Amino acid sequence: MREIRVLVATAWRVDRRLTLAMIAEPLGNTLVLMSGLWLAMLTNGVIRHDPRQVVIGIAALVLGAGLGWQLDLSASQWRMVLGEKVAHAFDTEIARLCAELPTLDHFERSEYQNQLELLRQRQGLLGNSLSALAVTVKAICAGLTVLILLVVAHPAMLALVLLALPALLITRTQQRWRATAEDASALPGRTARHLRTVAQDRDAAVEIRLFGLADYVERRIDTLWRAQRAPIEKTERKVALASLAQQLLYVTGVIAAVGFVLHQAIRGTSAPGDVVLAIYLSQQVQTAVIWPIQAVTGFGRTLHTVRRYLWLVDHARAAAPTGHLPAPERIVEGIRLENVSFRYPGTEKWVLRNVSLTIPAGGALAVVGENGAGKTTLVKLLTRMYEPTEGRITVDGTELADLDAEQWRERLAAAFQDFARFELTVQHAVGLGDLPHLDDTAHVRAALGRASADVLPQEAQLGTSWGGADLSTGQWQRLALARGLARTTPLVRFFDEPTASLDAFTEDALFGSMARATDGANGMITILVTHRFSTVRSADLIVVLADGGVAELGSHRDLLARDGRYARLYRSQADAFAG
Ligand SMILES: Nc1ncnc2c1ncn2[C@@H]1O[C@H](COP(=O)(O)OP(=O)(O)OP(=O)(O)O)[C@@H](O)[C@H]1O
Repeated sequence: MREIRVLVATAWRVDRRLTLAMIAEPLGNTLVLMSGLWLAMLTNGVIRHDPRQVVIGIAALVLGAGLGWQLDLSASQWRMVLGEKVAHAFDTEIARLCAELPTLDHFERSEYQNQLELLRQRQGLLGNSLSALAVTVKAICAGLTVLILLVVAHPAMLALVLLALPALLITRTQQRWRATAEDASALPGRTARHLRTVAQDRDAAVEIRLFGLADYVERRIDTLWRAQRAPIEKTERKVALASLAQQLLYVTGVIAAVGFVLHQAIRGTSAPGDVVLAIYLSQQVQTAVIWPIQAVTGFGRTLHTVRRYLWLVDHARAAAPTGHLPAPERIVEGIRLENVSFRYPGTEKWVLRNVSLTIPAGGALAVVGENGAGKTTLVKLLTRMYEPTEGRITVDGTELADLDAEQWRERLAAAFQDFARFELTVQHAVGLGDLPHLDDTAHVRAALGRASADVLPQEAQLGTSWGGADLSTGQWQRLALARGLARTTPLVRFFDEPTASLDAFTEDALFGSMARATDGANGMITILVTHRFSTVRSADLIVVLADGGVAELGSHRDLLARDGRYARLYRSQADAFAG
């Protein structure tokens, strides 16, 4: 079974000695359970005046129970230590898998988000799943030992095993109820979490106050929380009732079995020791018959979580880009989009439809269009956050999908409107854009200079929560831009409205120089997405996207001469500035 293999292999990888030591726990427990046998021997020895039986009984009782108890106790502590180590290993692996998923599909699709949410909620359980495996083995050994002892006490007592059948059915049903409730609570749970994050989010704080959303958000979270709890609570009530029925059944069975052996002893067909053993076992059968079933089903529940983890592993594997050709060191001809169409995963709407265009090596392309025209989507396709649904993108004739995605991204530089705020030192927040130069102060200084972002000393800590400086949105954005400019010789540089928080003149000054700053050595292409036509003007080629397609394509001069959509937009902005 793949789930068990993964658990044991992870434990083995994390700590071999502790993994081996897990055997001590069922062994110790079995020795403790055997006490009933020695108790029966001792009772028979006393009644029959047999000193040998008495001595063996006492010695076995003291040694077996003492040693077994100690083994059981120590091993259960080792198991917990191992469980923590395994939990840490799984948590690290989940974080790694999520961070390394090559595309962004999992952020878009509701079913993936629900799976990830359940996985996050159950991460602790994943860590305990090894413990659950050890407990299951221990419970099964205990069950077998008690079965053997039942036969020794009186074979008829084996009838108690029949109690396992309804218990099995009941626990299985309970497990199914719980899984259904869990699935039903995933979506409201995730939505509530999202709203909680938004409620505490610094960026949302102003709008929440301005629009008077605090009460609404609180009520909504409360409603969602109830919606998340409702199926769970309803299920837990059903589970409790079923457990009660199962207990009643069990107690009735035990009373009948012990009564039967007592009756046999009164009639003289059983030894007195057997009655002692039967009474001892009556306390153990509860555990020995029901415990393994509960342990197996409980373990089944943790396997459910392991299965979600394996889903993530498989998803990461399936999502792994297929291309393995080395990414080029330079672009000689250019990048071509041939009839590229794209729909976001799980949606029906075509965001891009039959887009064809060529971006020549060394050129600067400006992408313009109204909100939602597909400009950012185009950038996402070129950075391989998504693959085209139809059509293809080629770099010097080689299909982008055939290139090694990681290598391709290593040759890109990018700055986005939705930038990350890395609360590190300025040096590192910018150096992350060119990891090999993370600590290279001269390199980062140059990047800061290119983005006109030298607002703070490089060693300054960012973020007030770390006792560091607080920056304005525009200053954060300049740092993000500097990060985007940290790689000095990428093949493609993307600027997707990275200066939305800067004024038009600053943007113009920055990009006017940048778009022209291609030295041609590696055929570097610059792709600029912006709504500001004063900046667009400096690009070699301008593409106007509309309704998912290319509405116009050409240089600033060509497009003005054509007097179409671009010319209208350009003039309206120019008039606005002039006015
Ligand atoms: N993750 C997503 N899942 C589904 N649809 C999306 C997703 N991201 C964007 N879209 C849709 O794709 C279309 C194009 O979005 P895109 O962000 O590319 O537009 P844009 O031209 O960059 O817009 P803007 O100028 O507002 O930044 C929009 O209709 C948007 O709703």
